[in-house]
Amino acid sequence: MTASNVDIDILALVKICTIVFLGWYLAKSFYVAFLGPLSKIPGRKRDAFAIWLSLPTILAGKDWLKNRLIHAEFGPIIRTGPNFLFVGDRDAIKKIVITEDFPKAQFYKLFRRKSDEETLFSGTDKKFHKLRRRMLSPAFSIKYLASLEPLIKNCFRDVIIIIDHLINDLSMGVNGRKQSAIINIYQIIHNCSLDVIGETAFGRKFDMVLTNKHQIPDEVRYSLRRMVMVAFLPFARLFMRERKYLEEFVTKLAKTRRQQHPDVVKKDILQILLDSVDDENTGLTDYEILGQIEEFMIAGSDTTSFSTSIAMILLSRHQRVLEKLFQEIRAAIPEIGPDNLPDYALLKELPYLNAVINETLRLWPITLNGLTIRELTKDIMIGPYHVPAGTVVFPSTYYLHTNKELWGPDALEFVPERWLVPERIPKDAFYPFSAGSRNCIGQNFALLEMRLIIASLVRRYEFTDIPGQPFDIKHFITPMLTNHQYNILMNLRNED
Ligand code: HEM
Repeated sequence: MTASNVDIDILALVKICTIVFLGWYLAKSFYVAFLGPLSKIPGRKRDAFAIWLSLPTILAGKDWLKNRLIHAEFGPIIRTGPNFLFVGDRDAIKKIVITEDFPKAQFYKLFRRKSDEETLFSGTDKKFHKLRRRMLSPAFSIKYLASLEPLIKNCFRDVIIIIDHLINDLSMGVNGRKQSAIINIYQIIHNCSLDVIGETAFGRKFDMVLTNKHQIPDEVRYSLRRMVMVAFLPFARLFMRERKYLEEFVTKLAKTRRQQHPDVVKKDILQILLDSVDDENTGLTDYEILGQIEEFMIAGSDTTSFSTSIAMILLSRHQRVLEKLFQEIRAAIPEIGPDNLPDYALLKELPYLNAVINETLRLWPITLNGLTIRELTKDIMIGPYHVPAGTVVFPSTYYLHTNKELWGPDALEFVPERWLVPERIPKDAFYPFSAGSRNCIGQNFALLEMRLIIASLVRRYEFTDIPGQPFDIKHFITPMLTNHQYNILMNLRNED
């Protein structure tokens, strides 16, 4: 046999293998989409055929909008991939998330520094999760939050200082009043949330509000991008090298803290992590602490800042609600200033403030594209459909939160008043912080921060919306405004 004959045979073999593989792949995809156990569930057939056909919308951060349209066309239970369902049915969500409490999907492994290094958020093993949750819960207890309050206020003080400065910098307007300043409310609140996590979990404020730059948030963002890239494309580790900055930073920080006298240590989340031990009296390693605080920064900053800035945007667009909220806050807080910020104990009792926050979280939950993605470990019925074990289910918060049959004809409108009438709130239809064993551990922390920021801003400033600017949302892990910007006209309130 000559060399060229061998070449031709290898080429022919490659061609045959490719055709066989493609044939097998197409036949399998066809079977899964049109004949498999999920084939009766409505949705777009192309999504059921192959998930990669949705990649352009996923990579553009617009999958949430696509799923919203599919829900509108096909109802509460839809198929969004060969093995994926979005479920907006109230009873089904309760069953999946609370009653059966199915484990998180393997997809969460993407959020680990090392694929076998589970963390609270990314843990898929129930036993591990229970243990880690028990270890970390004290850091988020209501009692401990009281010691975090001054740290959070310390960060928010910078927001007031900088907004006052921007307003005061403007020349005096007519009637001796300052002119309104144009404030990018989205960015300033986002930076404040990063400072809060810096102050409470990394042991120091990042000064993002004042300087708009710090290496730690940049490094955490890089680390998250790297985790996701390497999980999808293992060869990405060749060009996205693991950086040592965060690891060295946390090791040094932990060492310093461990050497400090107990009387002088700061009472923050980092300290609870350093002190926490499991049932066998074993503490977390420095690397585990790094994984956890990095996770708190990812889970705790974009979420809180998105929710808070959306609340401020909605208020600026609904002046009637803003005025009503102002009246409630003014009655409770006679004065406010950078060194005179309201206390959490007082804010949590303000019904209209809480109604505004709930209404924001109802209309714009951070889980616009599903919450706590679960993997079924046994066959169950979802609505009228039999769904086999192994199916990945996205509970569809947005659908549930805006279902007119549950919330009434104004379900899509911003009406905080509904929260003042308990009978208007449907049961088991509001999960902004998820539910069951995997609910948000930082819920009270987030509410503390949201109440403080919203109440203080509303008490001190007037807000006016600037119509016509983009309000475009992208959703990857959490939602965000596409250009990281939303401007509001702000002025100091005239106390006359
Ligand atoms: C308004 C602000 C917030 C909202 C709406 C929110 C919402 C949520 C939701 C829906 C989940 C479940 C997500 C999933 O499993 O896929 C979650 C989990 C989690 N959140 Fe939050 N969150 C907020 C703020 C925070 C803050 C401030 C922190 C920490 C400082 C935090 C830490 C966590 C952690 C660690 C988990 C995983 C808990 C577990 O699996 O046991 N969150 N959050």
